[in-house]
Amino acid sequence: MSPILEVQHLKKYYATQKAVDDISFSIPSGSIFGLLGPNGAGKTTLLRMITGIFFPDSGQILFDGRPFQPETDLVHIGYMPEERGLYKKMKIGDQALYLARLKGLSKQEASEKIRYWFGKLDMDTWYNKKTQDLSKGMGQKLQFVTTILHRPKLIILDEPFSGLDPVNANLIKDEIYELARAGSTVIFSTHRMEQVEEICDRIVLVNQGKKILDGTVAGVKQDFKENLYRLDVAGAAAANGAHPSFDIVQQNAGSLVLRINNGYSSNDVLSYYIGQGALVSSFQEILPSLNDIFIKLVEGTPLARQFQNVQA
Ligand SMILES: Nc1ncnc2c1ncn2[C@@H]1O[C@H](COP(=O)(O)OP(=O)(O)OP(=O)(O)O)[C@@H](O)[C@H]1O
Repeated sequence: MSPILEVQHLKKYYATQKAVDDISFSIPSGSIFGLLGPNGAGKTTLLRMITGIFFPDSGQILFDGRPFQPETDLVHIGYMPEERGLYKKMKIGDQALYLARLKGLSKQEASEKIRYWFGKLDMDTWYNKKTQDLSKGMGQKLQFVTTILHRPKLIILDEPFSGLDPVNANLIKDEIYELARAGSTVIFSTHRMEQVEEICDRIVLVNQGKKILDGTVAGVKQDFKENLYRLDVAGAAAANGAHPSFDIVQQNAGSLVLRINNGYSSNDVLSYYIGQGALVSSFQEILPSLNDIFIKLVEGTPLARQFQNVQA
């Protein structure tokens, strides 16, 4: 699929701080793309360049195959920043209408879309409320609707689930899938690895202004896998398993974690246990989580500890 966005050798320095230091990646149209990294990694700076708020010091951004031109391209981009940008005293209906008109919709189109989305996301009673009367999560939903209302080609969501309860988080998650199915591309920026793992097809991981990982979620997990499998078995032989094809890494009653040795396959393990008369009830590969992978990449540094805390 052709890329909707290509970032080529992008650099942005603040005085001596290399916030974004020669980062390149490409985002295929229709994908849900995770921009990951710990606090201070450079994600917001990258997004601000992609949304025309900052000019890069060097490098190039291509949008839909052509050099990015904020004046004409921004209408095709919806950006939901982490910090909220709503007018506190304005009525919510008026605010949604105003923001939709800024994105180029006619008054009638805007009203229809607002009615559609407010209905879809249980916001029907909100029209005459003021933003200052909304909770954090309600403000988040409103900001989401005003970001996607004009069906932008590229939707950029910075920490979209912060402050949302599980029901509303699911509602928004379903809409993200739906928007991608309908052809929009979604960039999802966060430091929450487990959310990205669930939602995104592709990821880029940045750390201290540098790209340290780039690929599909499935591909990255394959690249970092350690040939670990979980085997649930019944039968006395199971507890005493020993064979050149594997090592037992962990063992609980009826459940083993095995590492398969190079040159052997999962069939060798299964054949061994079946040959021993054990009853295998389940056999499954254990792939590393993105959190595990990140910790491995920056092992021993303060950042690794930061991510261990996130996971805990
Ligand atoms: N206006 C600024 N002036 C100087 N340094 C800045 C400025 N904005 C960001 N930085 C620095 O640039 C680096 C990248 O910051 P950035 O906000 O892009 O990170 P981030 O990945 O978005 O972090 P977070 O997840 O905490 O939002 C950090 O070291 C930060 O301190």
